[in-house]
Amino acid sequence: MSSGGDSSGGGSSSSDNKEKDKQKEKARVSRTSLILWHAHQNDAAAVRKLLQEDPSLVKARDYDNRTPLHVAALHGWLDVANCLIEFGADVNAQDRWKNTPLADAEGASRTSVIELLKSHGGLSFIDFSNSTRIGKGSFGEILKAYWRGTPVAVKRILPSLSDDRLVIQDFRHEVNLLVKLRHPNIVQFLGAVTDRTPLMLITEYLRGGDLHQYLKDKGSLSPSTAVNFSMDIARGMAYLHNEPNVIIHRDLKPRNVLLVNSSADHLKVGDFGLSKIIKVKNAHDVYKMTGETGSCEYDKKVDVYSFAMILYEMLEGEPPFASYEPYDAAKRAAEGHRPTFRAKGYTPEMQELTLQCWAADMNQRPSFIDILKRLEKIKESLPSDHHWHLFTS
Ligand SMILES: Nc1ncnc2c1ncn2[C@@H]1O[C@H](COP(=O)(O)OP(=O)(O)OP(=O)(O)O)[C@@H](O)[C@H]1O
Repeated sequence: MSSGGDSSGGGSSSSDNKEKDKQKEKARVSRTSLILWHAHQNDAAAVRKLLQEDPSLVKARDYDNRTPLHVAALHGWLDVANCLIEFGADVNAQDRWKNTPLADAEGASRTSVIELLKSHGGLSFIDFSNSTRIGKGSFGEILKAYWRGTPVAVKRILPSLSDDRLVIQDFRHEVNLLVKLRHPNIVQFLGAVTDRTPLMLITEYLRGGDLHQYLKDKGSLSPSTAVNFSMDIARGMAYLHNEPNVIIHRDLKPRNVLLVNSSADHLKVGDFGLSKIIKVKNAHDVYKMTGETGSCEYDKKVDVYSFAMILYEMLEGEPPFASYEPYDAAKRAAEGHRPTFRAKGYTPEMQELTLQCWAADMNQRPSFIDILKRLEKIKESLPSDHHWHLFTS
């Protein structure tokens, strides 16, 4: 509301307005330090009064990016912490050193505040103090952090993808499903921060890097390694596609297949279950240019197509349509073109399997259970890696 109560009598000019803005800003800055001060002094009544006047103060930050809740947590001021939470304080806000209020409370052994923060979804167990950024995807960034000494991967979802209340609701629902999944060939989901943005997903951390990087370093794989890798991927996918809670990946690609360790004898599928809750970007991607989706059965076949593209890349040592720009490559795939087999190691049985998995007619694409059976047969017929080298040299 503007002019009503102004008694200056001289009318409003732009310099008056500027002056008013300045005053307002000054008042806001002083209220910011005031709430931090009252939190520090354990004056819950004063904190409440300030928040009633201006609820946005709950987000106040000092020069170290600490919130009033950090201050209350560190000192163990239960009433102040309660009041701040009541006004919507972010229980997982991070200060300049990436500490959360709960991390502060734990560091200072403030038992009752620890309980309070935990009951509101507070996380301290993620120790961000030694965190490093390990990657950036279209959903956000990936950090390596620690959970009780064990390294974990934390995916921070871009706020622009999760600013909608419905998205967050779906996200929570989906996370509850993902946490229950357990299989040796899927990246283990550990938990999530779903009550504040940025939303975060926490999974086990895999030391071996991703398949994209691995193929970049190694080039084409021997048929027996490619078959072993394919079997790991197919096992993980068969588990995800299993009834009754079918999870369609929709973004299966070498970057989302992770190596457990550097000896490359165990792969896990990661990043599943997200496409349902977050818009999948990068539609210009040969791994997912499969056309229409619809029923669950059809959606499963979308993942089978992506699997074929990965199988091809493992044996050929380069992605399908590598000589095209990504957009044109994806366009060619969408138009029905398929890459040609060139590699010596691409046995006729593997070619046949690939052709079926990327068949334009989705009904011809096998399920992952069938793919596994086929791979087992192919594996039996292949010479071991050692012999293969003897053959080819
Ligand atoms: N659990 C994990 N353990 C170790 N490294 C990981 C883990 N998850 C992801 N990474 C690394 O971080 C990189 C980025 O991952 P992220 O899933 O954010 O992006 P992406 O898969 O490249 O892209 P998109 O988000 O479009 O799928 C991965 O390629 C991988 O190297």
